[in-house]
Amino acid sequence: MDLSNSSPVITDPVAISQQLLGGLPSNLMQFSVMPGGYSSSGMNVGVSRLKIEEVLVNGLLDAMKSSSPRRRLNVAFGEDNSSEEEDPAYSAWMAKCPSALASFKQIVASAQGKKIAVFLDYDGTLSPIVDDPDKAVMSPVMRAAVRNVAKYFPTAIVSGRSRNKVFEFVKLKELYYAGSHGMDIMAPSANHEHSAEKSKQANLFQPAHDFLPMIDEVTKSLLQVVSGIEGATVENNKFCVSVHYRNVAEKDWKLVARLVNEVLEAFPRLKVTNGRMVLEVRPVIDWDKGKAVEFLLQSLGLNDSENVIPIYIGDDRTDEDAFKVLRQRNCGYGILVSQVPKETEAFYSLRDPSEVMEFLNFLVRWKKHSV
Ligand SMILES: O=P(O)(O)OC[C@H]1O[C@H](O[C@H]2O[C@H](CO)[C@@H](O)[C@H](O)[C@H]2O)[C@H](O)[C@@H](O)[C@@H]1O
Repeated sequence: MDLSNSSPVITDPVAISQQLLGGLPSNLMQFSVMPGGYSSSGMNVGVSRLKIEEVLVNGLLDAMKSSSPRRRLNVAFGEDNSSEEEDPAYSAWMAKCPSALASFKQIVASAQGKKIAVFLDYDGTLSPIVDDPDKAVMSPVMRAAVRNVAKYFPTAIVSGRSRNKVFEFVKLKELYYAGSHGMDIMAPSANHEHSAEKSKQANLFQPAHDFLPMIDEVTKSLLQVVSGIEGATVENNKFCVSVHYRNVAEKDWKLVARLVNEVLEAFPRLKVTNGRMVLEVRPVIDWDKGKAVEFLLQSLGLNDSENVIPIYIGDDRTDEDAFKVLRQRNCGYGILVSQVPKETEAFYSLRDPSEVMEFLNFLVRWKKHSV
């Protein structure tokens, strides 16, 4: 990994997180953030919970769109690649959010003489969406692409999965990992390239550490309530929990939402958001993938927006927090992975993981030829 001009060791995570979280006392910041029913932005937890059915409906809409006929699937990932005429809505969207492959020249022209940092979501970005979350493996060619990228650019995986789980899939020690939607950040060991303790990694920042017992408790309750619903599964992601309804009959989707809602009545410090056919239960703290990206950039000495181009690639609503951060900083590019038009804060788009891989390979080739 190219870490010249930046330190691979995050030296003062507490100070950085304190700044990102708005100057709370450092003793509060070290491991717990905003205990209580309110986020630091003052959002009332109850309000977001009441919206759970609306949230589910939005999730359903996503699901319906993703399975619509205009979807272009990919041969490299074992799917049909029959070329279809683009529909006008998709073309209009592509004009607003152009392909990062077609725009590659512009992207690298703006990065000339600057340092690129790469942030990658996992599910739907590095691995295709599959029915069984335990089988969302990364292909060897994708792993090779990510490994190559990390040789030239500081590279981080930012996932909703637990850090351990996503590491099991990615299996690359030279990367930074932000699991549980950025609530569990870890860097490679300071001396990972030379040390005998090559595999040792250092814990960096866990802003929701105090929520661990609560997450275990809510996982048990969720497992219990959905046990009667065929196809519903619960995945403990350490600092957050996923309730999957991808394999649940459509008639039962609202029941899943209602049961999750009922369980959360007893947990006012937890909130729910929706992803791709999944309800995600997590602590009410002012921390998300966007904050994790800011934290990593600052920690790695890559906070100079004049000279650093962060590129964040992701497919999910939770990735929008990171896209937004890059847009607000007016630095770098969010790239949304989607086969359908979506409202997004991203600047560019890629259709699927195979295009993500192509983009990563382009970056490596460009870097090799430009040094
Ligand atoms: O931030 P991410 O890395 O994208 O993680 C978000 C969720 O991804 C996983 O669920 C999604 O992918 C599964 C496998 O393809 C799919 O079965 C599921 O329907 C998707 O929602 C993961 O299992 C969740 O825990 C993450 O929250």
